[in-house]
Amino acid sequence: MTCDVAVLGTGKMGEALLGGLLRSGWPASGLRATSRRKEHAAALEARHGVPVVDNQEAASWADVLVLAVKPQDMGALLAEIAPALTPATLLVSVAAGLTTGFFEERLPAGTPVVRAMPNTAVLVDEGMTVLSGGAHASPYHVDRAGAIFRSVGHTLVVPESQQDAATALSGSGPAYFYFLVEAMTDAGVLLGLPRDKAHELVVRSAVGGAVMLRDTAEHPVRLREAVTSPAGTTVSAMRELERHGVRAALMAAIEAARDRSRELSASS
Ligand SMILES: NC(=O)C1=CN([C@@H]2O[C@H](COP(=O)(O)OP(=O)(O)OC[C@H]3O[C@@H](n4cnc5c(N)ncnc54)[C@H](O)[C@@H]3O)[C@@H](O)[C@H]2O)C=CC1
Ligand SMILES: O=C(O)[C@@H]1CCC=N1
Repeated sequence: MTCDVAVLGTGKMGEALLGGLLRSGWPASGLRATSRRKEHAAALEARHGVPVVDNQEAASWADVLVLAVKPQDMGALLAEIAPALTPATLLVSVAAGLTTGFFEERLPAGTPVVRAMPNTAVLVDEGMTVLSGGAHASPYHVDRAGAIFRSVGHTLVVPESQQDAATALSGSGPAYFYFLVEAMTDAGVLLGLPRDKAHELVVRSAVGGAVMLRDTAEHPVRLREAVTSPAGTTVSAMRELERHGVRAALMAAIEAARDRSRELSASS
């Protein structure tokens, strides 16, 4: 299902989505991008072959607008594009925290809005995007938005009340794994391994573990038990992880991310 799509705001997430759409075979002629910075616009056009236009032109041209500016910049962007929208335009926001109500209050009555929360794994077509439709978005609109994100990974439709939690878990999720990789690599260095070798061992354990989780459909507890030999090494490590409250720390961290997502709507 292709249609004319414009990506407004081409920082890390906007450009990742643009690149992903092109990789999946979305025609460049069916895409537009916008950028606030002139030199970035020229580089973007050269990198992707997608016309970079201004926000108002993009808004009046596209069937679907993907809004990928920071939550704090969204109000100004909406004020700029609202007069250029046609009643059929679908708006898809990837901004953390901003509710569909935030958009509906600032846009012409009846504008369909879909709230989406992807993660940076869209760069390698393994993205996870959580979608919720606003008051004027039909299942067709949600599916149309979903087609964009399915071209770069997987999608899940959830009630909007679950979006802040999903943002904390999968929008920010890759960062937690990178943090873990960083910490484990430091542990390897502490134990005397050269950093490059430690890094390789940790990355391969992470990828191997992730593929096992995805492909065996086994519960993570069972997978962990299979690594944990009686009186062996793993159980000694597990005791330390529990003693240092790592499980509780992760819960508290993800709860803090959820709370920040809730705050963003109020403060933008
Ligand atoms: N980075 C990530 O992993 C994820 C980010 N998001 C969301 O994506 C949005 C963008 O985040 P990032 O890409 O990380 O930030 P970023 O700062 O890299 O990109 C934002 C871009 O928007 C541009 N911009 C701001 N106002 C504009 C305007 N009026 N017209 C055109 N361009 C404008 C900025 O120049 C910048 O290039 C945020 O709302 C964030 O919550 C969502 C999921 C994951
Ligand atoms: O940190 C952020 O606010 C964005 C949204 C989810 C991931 N990155």
